[in-house]
Amino acid sequence: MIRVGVNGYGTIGKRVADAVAAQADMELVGVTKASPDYGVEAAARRGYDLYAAVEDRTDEFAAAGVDLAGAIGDLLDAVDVVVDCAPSGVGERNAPVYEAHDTKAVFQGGEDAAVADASFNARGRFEAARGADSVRVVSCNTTALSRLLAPLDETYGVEKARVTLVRRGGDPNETDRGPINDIVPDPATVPSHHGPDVNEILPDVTVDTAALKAPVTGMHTHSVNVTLETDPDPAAVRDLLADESRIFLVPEGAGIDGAGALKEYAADAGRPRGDLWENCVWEESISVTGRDLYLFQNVHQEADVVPENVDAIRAMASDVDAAESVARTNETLGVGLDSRLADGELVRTELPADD
Ligand SMILES: NC(=O)C1=CN([C@@H]2O[C@H](COP(=O)(O)OP(=O)(O)OC[C@H]3O[C@@H](n4cnc5c(N)ncnc54)[C@H](O)[C@@H]3O)[C@@H](O)[C@H]2O)C=CC1
Ligand SMILES: O=C(OP(=O)(O)O)[C@H](O)COP(=O)(O)O
Repeated sequence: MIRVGVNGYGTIGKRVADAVAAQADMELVGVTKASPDYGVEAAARRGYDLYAAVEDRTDEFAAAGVDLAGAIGDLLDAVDVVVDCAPSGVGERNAPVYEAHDTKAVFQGGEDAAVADASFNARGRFEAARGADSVRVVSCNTTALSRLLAPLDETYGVEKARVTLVRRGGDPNETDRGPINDIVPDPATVPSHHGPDVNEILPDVTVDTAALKAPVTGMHTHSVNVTLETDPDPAAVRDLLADESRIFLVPEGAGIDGAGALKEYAADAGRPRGDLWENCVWEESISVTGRDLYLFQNVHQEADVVPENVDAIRAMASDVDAAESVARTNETLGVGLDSRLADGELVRTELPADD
């Protein structure tokens, strides 16, 4: 049993906590909060022990009437692995604390690659994390690009990938983020951090990335062009991507025309928080001109890194191999949307006839 703590119960942390709690080979020992806001209630409702993320802030929790199991040091002493889900840059400041407690740590993609021994994606780089003291799960966009480019490179060889990323301005609960009335190059220089970050996972793939921010909160959208080393057949590319367990081909003809419909589809499918853990590749966008492949994919920024965090924990703290870990994570979370609609096999439920 791998004992796990989550430091930072925010957008990513609360999802990672639920995913860890669902694993038969992991025990969620507890989660931390930096302050006693509404997230405390969500943790309590799920029965998670709560710890103060900052040692000298326990009085704030007492004043708010919130019971704590301890502070971050107590949690670190009780776990094998801590998953740092603190805001970007704070993870780097937390790193020496984890080292002092001799606790393995998983960091998130808001940190620089140098924060950890290895960058992680289950599809492209599972074994690099084997037994490591620290790993960094790459950012949501980088995770999605790695999942897409790994099978393309293995099957056809990637001569060069060019990706334009239209990033969401902020998460739905981030009222202070923007832009609210513009589409802004972010950064205005090329490459954005995503290309070099993909190379932390797939060092031999040539990829240029350019990024913008748009006034939306639901998902990121990628416009992808990959020049392959051998001629691809669009149907074969479709089958290749359909076989990837963490890629969902958005069925042509389903009427799912954007992030709003995708999120509703996920919610209708019973996904917790309407989460989409998979890359969402628009099936009809898969096009080929010579050796150039084009497609669009959407990425649910709050969700796609969650299964990767679970696999990163296994890579660091067990001898389970990549295929087995991915299978266990997918099975327990329910990763892999059913696209029977695409094959015309949707089972219709008979509605009772009106009297
Ligand atoms: N939100 C997103 O779309 C994605 C975020 N990430 C990365 O995940 C990390 C976390 O991001 P979010 O969950 O969005 O942030 P968030 O702001 O939603 O949550 C961060 C949590 O950490 C807490 N915290 C503050 N100071 C802390 C400290 N010193 N120690 C521990 N916890 C502390 C905050 O109170 C908050 O609950 C960042 O590195 C980010 O770049 C990665 C993929 C997607
Ligand atoms: O990891 C993310 O995006 P990124 O891959 O563009 O860095 C998350 O969506 C967080 O990005 P943010 O730094 O805009 O909050």
